[in-house]
Amino acid sequence: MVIKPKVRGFVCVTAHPAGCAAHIQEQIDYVKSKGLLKNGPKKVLVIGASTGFGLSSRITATFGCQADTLGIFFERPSEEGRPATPGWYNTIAFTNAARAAGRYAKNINGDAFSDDIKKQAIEAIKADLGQVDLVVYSLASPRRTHPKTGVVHKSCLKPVGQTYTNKTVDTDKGVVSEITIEPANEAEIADTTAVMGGEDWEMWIDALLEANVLAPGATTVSYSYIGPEVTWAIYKNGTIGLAKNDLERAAKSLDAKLKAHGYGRAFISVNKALVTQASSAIPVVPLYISILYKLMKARGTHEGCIQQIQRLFATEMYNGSALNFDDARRVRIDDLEMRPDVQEEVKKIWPQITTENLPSLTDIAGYRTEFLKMFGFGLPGIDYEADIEPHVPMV
Ligand SMILES: NC(=O)c1ccc[n+]([C@@H]2O[C@H](COP(=O)([O-])OP(=O)(O)OC[C@H]3O[C@@H](n4cnc5c(N)ncnc54)[C@H](O)[C@@H]3O)[C@@H](O)[C@H]2O)c1
Repeated sequence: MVIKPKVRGFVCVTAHPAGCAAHIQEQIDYVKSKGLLKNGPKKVLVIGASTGFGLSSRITATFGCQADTLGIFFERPSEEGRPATPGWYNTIAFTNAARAAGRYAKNINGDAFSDDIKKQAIEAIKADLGQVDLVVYSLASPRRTHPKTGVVHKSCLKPVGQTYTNKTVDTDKGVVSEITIEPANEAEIADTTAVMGGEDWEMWIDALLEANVLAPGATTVSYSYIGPEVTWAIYKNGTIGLAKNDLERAAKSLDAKLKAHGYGRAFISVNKALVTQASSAIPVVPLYISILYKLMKARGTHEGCIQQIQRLFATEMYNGSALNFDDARRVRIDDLEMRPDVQEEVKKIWPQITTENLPSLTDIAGYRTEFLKMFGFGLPGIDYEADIEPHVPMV
Protein backbone atom coordinates (compact mmCIF):
# COMPACT_ATOMS: atom_id res chain seq x y z
CA MET A 1 0.00 0.00 0.00
CA VAL A 2 1.29 3.49 -0.89
CA ILE A 3 0.39 5.72 2.04
CA LYS A 4 -0.11 9.45 1.53
CA PRO A 5 -1.37 12.03 4.02
CA LYS A 6 -5.15 12.50 4.07
CA VAL A 7 -5.85 15.59 6.13
CA ARG A 8 -9.42 16.14 7.32
CA GLY A 9 -9.64 19.41 9.24
CA PHE A 10 -7.35 19.10 12.25
CA VAL A 11 -6.64 15.38 11.86
CA CYS A 12 -4.75 13.29 9.39
CA VAL A 13 -6.54 9.98 8.91
CA THR A 14 -3.50 8.13 7.58
CA ALA A 15 -0.09 7.42 9.09
CA HIS A 16 3.15 6.09 7.60
CA PRO A 17 4.85 3.25 9.51
CA ALA A 18 8.38 3.93 8.21
CA GLY A 19 7.93 7.68 8.66
CA CYS A 20 6.76 7.22 12.25
CA ALA A 21 9.79 5.00 12.87
CA ALA A 22 12.09 7.70 11.46
CA HIS A 23 10.40 10.28 13.71
CA ILE A 24 11.04 8.04 16.72
CA GLN A 25 14.68 7.59 15.69
CA GLU A 26 15.12 11.38 15.49
CA GLN A 27 13.90 11.68 19.07
CA ILE A 28 16.10 8.81 20.27
CA ASP A 29 19.13 10.38 18.55
CA TYR A 30 18.41 13.71 20.23
CA VAL A 31 18.22 12.18 23.70
CA LYS A 32 21.39 10.15 23.11
CA SER A 33 23.22 13.27 21.89
CA LYS A 34 22.55 14.83 25.29
CA GLY A 35 24.23 11.96 27.13
CA LEU A 36 23.08 9.84 30.05
CA LEU A 37 21.48 11.59 33.01
CA LYS A 38 22.60 10.93 36.57
CA ASN A 39 20.20 9.50 39.18
CA GLY A 40 17.52 8.91 36.56
CA PRO A 41 14.47 6.71 37.06
CA LYS A 42 14.97 3.01 36.44
CA LYS A 43 11.45 1.59 36.18
CA VAL A 44 8.88 3.81 34.61
CA LEU A 45 5.15 3.68 33.93
CA VAL A 46 3.99 6.10 31.22
CA ILE A 47 0.23 6.59 30.90
CA GLY A 48 -0.37 8.16 27.47
CA ALA A 49 2.90 6.80 26.07
CA SER A 50 2.34 6.67 22.31
CA THR A 51 2.41 10.29 21.10
CA GLY A 52 3.29 13.83 22.21
CA PHE A 53 4.75 14.55 25.64
CA GLY A 54 4.15 11.04 27.02
CA LEU A 55 6.07 9.42 24.15
CA SER A 56 8.93 11.89 24.64
CA SER A 57 8.93 11.05 28.36
CA ARG A 58 9.21 7.35 27.56
CA ILE A 59 12.05 7.95 25.08
CA THR A 60 13.91 10.20 27.54
CA ALA A 61 13.54 7.66 30.36
CA THR A 62 14.75 4.80 28.16
CA PHE A 63 17.58 6.41 26.21
CA GLY A 64 18.55 9.16 28.64
CA CYS A 65 18.26 7.16 31.88
CA GLN A 66 18.47 3.50 30.78
CA ALA A 67 15.07 2.86 32.31
CA ASP A 68 12.71 -0.05 31.69
CA THR A 69 9.25 1.15 30.72
CA LEU A 70 5.65 0.06 30.67
CA GLY A 71 3.57 2.15 28.27
CA ILE A 72 -0.21 2.56 28.31
CA PHE A 73 -2.05 4.12 25.36
CA PHE A 74 -5.21 3.91 23.29
CA GLU A 75 -4.41 3.40 19.61
CA ARG A 76 -6.20 1.83 16.68
CA PRO A 77 -4.49 -0.94 14.68
CA SER A 78 -4.65 -1.01 10.89
CA GLU A 79 -7.80 -2.26 9.22
CA GLU A 80 -8.52 -3.49 5.71
CA GLY A 81 -7.30 -0.67 3.44
CA ARG A 82 -6.54 1.67 6.33
CA PRO A 83 -3.27 2.30 8.19
CA ALA A 84 -3.09 2.27 11.99
CA THR A 85 -2.92 5.47 14.06
CA PRO A 86 0.55 7.02 14.41
CA GLY A 87 0.79 6.07 18.10
CA TRP A 88 0.53 2.42 17.06
CA TYR A 89 3.50 2.70 14.68
CA ASN A 90 5.41 4.97 17.10
CA THR A 91 5.12 2.39 19.86
CA ILE A 92 6.31 -0.47 17.68
CA ALA A 93 9.34 1.53 16.52
CA PHE A 94 10.11 2.69 20.06
CA THR A 95 9.77 -0.81 21.51
CA ASN A 96 12.02 -2.39 18.90
CA ALA A 97 14.68 0.28 19.50
CA ALA A 98 14.41 -0.03 23.29
CA ARG A 99 14.71 -3.82 23.22
CA ALA A 100 17.63 -3.63 20.76
CA ALA A 101 19.34 -1.40 23.34
CA GLY A 102 18.77 -4.07 25.98
CA ARG A 103 15.91 -2.33 27.74
CA TYR A 104 12.61 -3.82 28.82
CA ALA A 105 9.60 -2.23 27.10
CA LYS A 106 6.06 -3.56 27.45
CA ASN A 107 2.86 -2.09 26.04
CA ILE A 108 -0.79 -2.14 27.03
CA ASN A 109 -3.25 -0.80 24.46
CA GLY A 110 -6.57 0.01 26.06
CA ASP A 111 -8.61 2.51 28.04
CA ALA A 112 -6.39 3.88 30.81
CA PHE A 113 -9.49 5.24 32.59
CA SER A 114 -10.78 1.71 33.18
CA ASP A 115 -10.18 -0.48 36.24
CA ASP A 116 -9.23 -3.34 33.94
CA ILE A 117 -6.26 -1.57 32.33
CA LYS A 118 -5.04 -0.44 35.77
CA LYS A 119 -5.23 -4.06 36.89
CA GLN A 120 -3.34 -5.25 33.80
CA ALA A 121 -0.64 -2.63 34.39
CA ILE A 122 -0.24 -3.65 38.03
CA GLU A 123 0.04 -7.31 37.05
CA ALA A 124 2.73 -6.46 34.47
CA ILE A 125 4.67 -4.39 37.01
CA LYS A 126 4.45 -7.16 39.61
CA ALA A 127 5.56 -9.81 37.12
CA ASP A 128 8.35 -7.92 35.38
CA LEU A 129 9.46 -4.81 37.25
CA GLY A 130 8.58 -5.30 40.91
CA GLN A 131 7.97 -1.59 41.52
CA VAL A 132 8.10 1.60 39.46
CA ASP A 133 9.95 4.74 40.56
CA LEU A 134 8.39 7.18 38.06
CA VAL A 135 4.81 7.48 36.82
CA VAL A 136 4.20 9.93 33.97
CA TYR A 137 0.53 10.78 33.54
CA SER A 138 0.14 12.30 30.05
CA LEU A 139 -3.35 11.51 28.80
CA ALA A 140 -5.21 13.78 26.41
CA SER A 141 -8.62 12.39 25.63
CA PRO A 142 -11.97 13.64 24.36
CA ARG A 143 -13.95 11.29 26.63
CA ARG A 144 -13.82 9.13 29.74
CA THR A 145 -16.08 6.34 30.83
CA HIS A 146 -16.11 6.66 34.59
CA PRO A 147 -15.01 3.32 36.05
CA LYS A 148 -17.33 3.52 39.07
CA THR A 149 -20.51 5.05 37.61
CA GLY A 150 -20.26 3.94 33.96
CA VAL A 151 -21.16 7.50 32.91
CA VAL A 152 -19.44 8.65 29.68
CA HIS A 153 -18.04 12.16 30.21
CA LYS A 154 -17.17 14.17 27.09
CA SER A 155 -14.70 17.01 27.36
CA CYS A 156 -15.20 20.26 25.46
CA LEU A 157 -13.04 23.25 24.62
CA LYS A 158 -15.22 26.23 25.47
CA PRO A 159 -14.94 29.53 27.32
CA VAL A 160 -16.51 29.86 30.76
CA GLY A 161 -18.84 32.69 31.74
CA GLN A 162 -18.95 34.58 28.46
CA THR A 163 -19.00 34.20 24.71
CA TYR A 164 -15.53 34.35 23.17
CA THR A 165 -14.70 35.73 19.74
CA ASN A 166 -11.21 35.66 18.31
CA LYS A 167 -9.16 34.83 15.25
CA THR A 168 -8.50 31.24 14.36
CA VAL A 169 -6.86 29.47 11.44
CA ASP A 170 -7.79 26.47 9.36
CA THR A 171 -4.24 25.09 9.34
CA ASP A 172 -4.94 22.87 6.33
CA LYS A 173 -6.42 25.55 4.09
CA GLY A 174 -4.45 28.49 5.52
CA VAL A 175 -7.61 30.56 5.98
CA VAL A 176 -7.84 32.95 8.93
CA SER A 177 -11.34 33.64 10.17
CA GLU A 178 -13.17 34.80 13.24
CA ILE A 179 -14.64 32.19 15.52
CA THR A 180 -17.30 32.75 18.17
CA ILE A 181 -17.70 30.12 20.86
CA GLU A 182 -20.60 30.13 23.30
CA PRO A 183 -19.73 29.56 26.96
CA ALA A 184 -19.93 26.08 28.46
CA ASN A 185 -22.76 25.20 30.80
CA GLU A 186 -22.21 23.70 34.25
CA ALA A 187 -22.56 20.12 32.98
CA GLU A 188 -19.94 20.69 30.26
CA ILE A 189 -17.53 22.18 32.80
CA ALA A 190 -18.00 19.19 35.12
CA ASP A 191 -17.64 16.73 32.25
CA THR A 192 -14.38 18.29 31.03
CA THR A 193 -12.99 18.16 34.56
CA ALA A 194 -14.04 14.51 34.82
CA VAL A 195 -12.03 13.75 31.66
CA MET A 196 -8.98 16.02 31.90
CA GLY A 197 -8.88 16.76 35.65
CA GLY A 198 -7.00 14.85 38.31
CA GLU A 199 -9.40 12.12 39.47
CA ASP A 200 -8.05 9.40 37.20
CA TRP A 201 -4.41 10.29 38.02
CA GLU A 202 -5.34 9.87 41.70
CA MET A 203 -7.04 6.56 40.93
CA TRP A 204 -3.87 5.33 39.23
CA ILE A 205 -1.58 6.32 42.09
CA ASP A 206 -3.98 4.93 44.71
CA ALA A 207 -4.17 1.61 42.83
CA LEU A 208 -0.37 1.43 42.49
CA LEU A 209 0.13 2.25 46.18
CA GLU A 210 -2.45 -0.27 47.27
CA ALA A 211 -0.81 -2.99 45.18
CA ASN A 212 2.59 -2.00 46.62
CA VAL A 213 4.08 -1.52 43.16
CA LEU A 214 5.17 2.08 43.70
CA ALA A 215 8.77 2.31 44.95
CA PRO A 216 9.35 4.35 48.11
CA GLY A 217 10.43 7.85 47.02
CA ALA A 218 8.72 7.50 43.63
CA THR A 219 7.95 10.54 41.49
CA THR A 220 4.77 11.20 39.54
CA VAL A 221 4.36 14.05 37.06
CA SER A 222 1.56 15.31 34.86
CA TYR A 223 1.58 18.06 32.25
CA SER A 224 -0.31 21.31 31.96
CA TYR A 225 -0.43 24.48 29.90
CA ILE A 226 -1.01 28.15 30.72
CA GLY A 227 0.02 30.30 27.74
CA PRO A 228 -0.53 33.99 27.00
CA GLU A 229 -3.60 36.16 27.56
CA VAL A 230 -4.70 35.91 23.92
CA THR A 231 -5.61 32.24 24.50
CA TRP A 232 -6.81 32.48 28.12
CA ALA A 233 -10.53 32.63 27.35
CA ILE A 234 -10.34 29.31 25.49
CA TYR A 235 -7.56 27.67 27.49
CA LYS A 236 -6.53 28.85 30.96
CA ASN A 237 -9.92 30.32 31.91
CA GLY A 238 -11.93 27.92 29.76
CA THR A 239 -13.24 24.41 30.43
CA ILE A 240 -9.81 22.83 29.87
CA GLY A 241 -8.14 25.33 32.23
CA LEU A 242 -10.63 24.49 34.97
CA ALA A 243 -9.85 20.81 34.42
CA LYS A 244 -6.14 21.65 34.71
CA ASN A 245 -6.87 23.44 38.02
CA ASP A 246 -8.28 20.14 39.21
CA LEU A 247 -5.11 18.40 38.00
CA GLU A 248 -3.13 20.86 40.15
CA ARG A 249 -5.35 20.05 43.10
CA ALA A 250 -4.64 16.35 42.52
CA ALA A 251 -0.88 17.01 42.32
CA LYS A 252 -0.93 18.61 45.78
CA SER A 253 -3.02 15.83 47.27
CA LEU A 254 -0.86 13.11 45.68
CA ASP A 255 2.30 14.86 46.81
CA ALA A 256 1.14 14.67 50.43
CA LYS A 257 0.33 10.98 49.97
CA LEU A 258 3.69 10.21 48.39
CA LYS A 259 5.59 12.22 51.00
CA ALA A 260 4.11 9.82 53.52
CA HIS A 261 5.30 6.98 51.27
CA GLY A 262 9.09 7.27 51.42
CA TYR A 263 9.42 10.98 50.54
CA GLY A 264 8.03 10.64 47.03
CA ARG A 265 6.78 13.59 45.05
CA ALA A 266 3.93 14.54 42.73
CA PHE A 267 3.95 17.69 40.65
CA ILE A 268 2.77 19.43 37.50
CA SER A 269 5.09 20.59 34.78
CA VAL A 270 3.75 23.43 32.67
CA ASN A 271 4.97 22.77 29.15
CA LYS A 272 5.29 24.84 26.00
CA ALA A 273 2.57 25.05 23.34
CA LEU A 274 3.39 22.47 20.70
CA VAL A 275 1.78 20.84 17.70
CA THR A 276 0.30 17.57 18.95
CA GLN A 277 -2.90 15.73 18.11
CA ALA A 278 -4.42 17.17 21.28
CA SER A 279 -3.47 20.81 20.68
CA SER A 280 -4.45 20.86 17.01
CA ALA A 281 -8.08 20.34 18.06
CA ILE A 282 -8.21 23.53 20.15
CA PRO A 283 -9.64 26.62 18.38
CA VAL A 284 -7.37 29.72 18.24
CA VAL A 285 -4.33 27.86 19.71
CA PRO A 286 -2.87 26.65 16.35
CA LEU A 287 -2.76 30.27 15.12
CA TYR A 288 -0.92 31.26 18.29
CA ILE A 289 1.47 28.28 17.86
CA SER A 290 2.22 29.38 14.28
CA ILE A 291 3.24 32.85 15.50
CA LEU A 292 5.13 31.43 18.46
CA TYR A 293 7.16 29.01 16.32
CA LYS A 294 8.28 31.87 14.06
CA LEU A 295 9.40 34.03 17.00
CA MET A 296 11.11 31.23 18.91
CA LYS A 297 12.87 29.83 15.85
CA ALA A 298 14.21 33.33 15.07
CA ARG A 299 15.58 33.51 18.63
CA GLY A 300 17.01 29.99 18.54
CA THR A 301 14.80 29.04 21.51
CA HIS A 302 12.30 26.76 19.75
CA GLU A 303 11.88 23.29 21.28
CA GLY A 304 9.76 20.25 20.40
CA CYS A 305 8.30 17.66 22.81
CA ILE A 306 11.57 15.76 23.08
CA GLN A 307 13.68 18.86 23.80
CA GLN A 308 11.15 19.96 26.43
CA ILE A 309 11.06 16.64 28.24
CA GLN A 310 14.80 16.02 28.02
CA ARG A 311 15.29 19.46 29.62
CA LEU A 312 12.65 18.69 32.28
CA PHE A 313 14.45 15.46 33.22
CA ALA A 314 17.95 16.96 33.01
CA THR A 315 17.44 20.30 34.74
CA GLU A 316 14.52 19.71 37.11
CA MET A 317 13.81 16.08 37.91
CA TYR A 318 17.13 14.20 37.80
CA ASN A 319 20.82 14.71 37.09
CA GLY A 320 21.48 16.21 40.51
CA SER A 321 18.92 18.97 39.98
CA ALA A 322 15.99 20.00 42.14
CA LEU A 323 12.45 20.99 41.19
CA ASN A 324 12.04 24.75 40.81
CA PHE A 325 8.45 25.65 41.55
CA ASP A 326 6.53 28.81 40.68
CA ASP A 327 4.27 30.35 43.32
CA ALA A 328 1.57 27.77 42.57
CA ARG A 329 4.01 24.84 43.00
CA ARG A 330 4.39 24.10 39.30
CA VAL A 331 7.58 23.48 37.34
CA ARG A 332 7.74 25.85 34.36
CA ILE A 333 9.42 24.53 31.24
CA ASP A 334 7.27 27.01 29.31
CA ASP A 335 9.80 29.64 30.44
CA LEU A 336 11.18 30.32 26.95
CA GLU A 337 7.68 30.60 25.46
CA MET A 338 6.60 33.02 28.16
CA ARG A 339 9.65 35.30 27.91
CA PRO A 340 8.40 38.94 27.81
CA ASP A 341 10.19 39.75 24.52
CA VAL A 342 8.43 36.80 22.82
CA GLN A 343 5.01 37.62 24.25
CA GLU A 344 5.29 41.36 23.44
CA GLU A 345 5.88 40.37 19.81
CA VAL A 346 2.92 37.95 19.84
CA LYS A 347 0.71 40.82 21.03
CA LYS A 348 1.95 43.07 18.20
CA ILE A 349 1.53 40.43 15.47
CA TRP A 350 -1.84 38.98 16.57
CA PRO A 351 -4.13 41.86 15.44
CA GLN A 352 -2.36 42.14 12.08
CA ILE A 353 -2.84 38.52 10.92
CA THR A 354 -4.99 37.95 7.85
CA THR A 355 -5.27 35.03 5.41
CA GLU A 356 -3.05 36.99 3.00
CA ASN A 357 -0.17 37.70 5.36
CA LEU A 358 -0.39 34.39 7.31
CA PRO A 359 2.62 32.86 5.46
CA SER A 360 4.86 35.87 6.11
CA LEU A 361 3.83 36.85 9.65
CA THR A 362 3.64 33.32 11.05
CA ASP A 363 5.40 29.99 10.68
CA ILE A 364 2.31 28.27 9.29
CA ALA A 365 4.64 26.30 7.00
CA GLY A 366 6.53 25.02 10.07
CA TYR A 367 3.23 24.20 11.76
CA ARG A 368 2.15 22.09 8.79
CA THR A 369 5.51 20.35 8.60
CA GLU A 370 5.31 19.44 12.30
CA PHE A 371 1.69 18.36 11.96
CA LEU A 372 2.45 15.97 9.09
CA LYS A 373 5.54 14.68 10.88
CA MET A 374 3.30 13.49 13.74
CA PHE A 375 1.74 11.11 11.22
CA GLY A 376 5.07 10.02 9.77
CA PHE A 377 5.06 12.25 6.68
CA GLY A 378 7.86 14.50 5.42
CA LEU A 379 10.68 12.62 7.12
CA PRO A 380 14.01 12.61 5.26
CA GLY A 381 15.12 9.31 3.76
CA ILE A 382 11.63 7.83 3.41
CA ASP A 383 10.34 6.89 -0.03
CA TYR A 384 6.71 7.92 0.13
CA GLU A 385 6.02 6.55 -3.35
CA ALA A 386 7.05 3.04 -2.30
CA ASP A 387 4.68 0.29 -1.27
CA ILE A 388 4.67 -0.27 2.47
CA GLU A 389 2.99 -2.87 4.69
CA PRO A 390 0.43 -1.08 6.87
CA HIS A 391 -0.49 -4.13 8.94
CA VAL A 392 2.09 -4.40 11.69
CA PRO A 393 1.29 -6.29 14.90
CA MET A 394 1.84 -4.63 18.28
CA VAL A 395 5.00 -5.84 20.02
N1 LIG B 1 0.34 19.95 23.17
C1 LIG B 1 0.55 20.99 23.94
O1 LIG B 1 0.75 22.10 23.46
C2 LIG B 1 0.58 20.82 25.44
C3 LIG B 1 1.22 21.82 26.19
C4 LIG B 1 1.31 21.65 27.57
C5 LIG B 1 0.74 20.53 28.18
N2 LIG B 1 0.11 19.58 27.42
C6 LIG B 1 -0.46 18.41 28.13
O2 LIG B 1 0.32 17.25 27.88
C7 LIG B 1 -0.51 16.09 28.08
C8 LIG B 1 -0.37 15.17 26.87
O3 LIG B 1 -0.88 15.85 25.74
P1 LIG B 1 -0.23 15.72 24.29
O4 LIG B 1 -0.38 17.07 23.66
O5 LIG B 1 1.10 15.08 24.38
O6 LIG B 1 -1.34 14.75 23.64
P2 LIG B 1 -1.33 13.55 22.61
O7 LIG B 1 -2.65 13.56 21.98
O8 LIG B 1 -0.12 13.60 21.73
O9 LIG B 1 -1.14 12.24 23.56
C9 LIG B 1 -2.18 11.68 24.28
C10 LIG B 1 -1.82 10.28 24.74
O10 LIG B 1 -2.91 9.79 25.55
C11 LIG B 1 -3.28 8.49 25.08
N3 LIG B 1 -4.69 8.28 25.40
C12 LIG B 1 -5.75 9.08 25.10
N4 LIG B 1 -6.89 8.54 25.62
C13 LIG B 1 -6.53 7.40 26.25
C14 LIG B 1 -7.23 6.41 26.99
N5 LIG B 1 -8.55 6.49 27.20
N6 LIG B 1 -6.53 5.36 27.48
C15 LIG B 1 -5.19 5.24 27.29
N7 LIG B 1 -4.47 6.18 26.62
C16 LIG B 1 -5.14 7.23 26.11
C17 LIG B 1 -2.97 8.49 23.60
O11 LIG B 1 -2.90 7.16 23.11
C18 LIG B 1 -1.63 9.24 23.62
O12 LIG B 1 -0.60 8.34 23.98
C19 LIG B 1 -1.95 16.61 28.29
O13 LIG B 1 -2.22 16.66 29.67
C20 LIG B 1 -1.87 18.02 27.72
O14 LIG B 1 -2.83 18.88 28.28
C21 LIG B 1 0.05 19.68 26.05
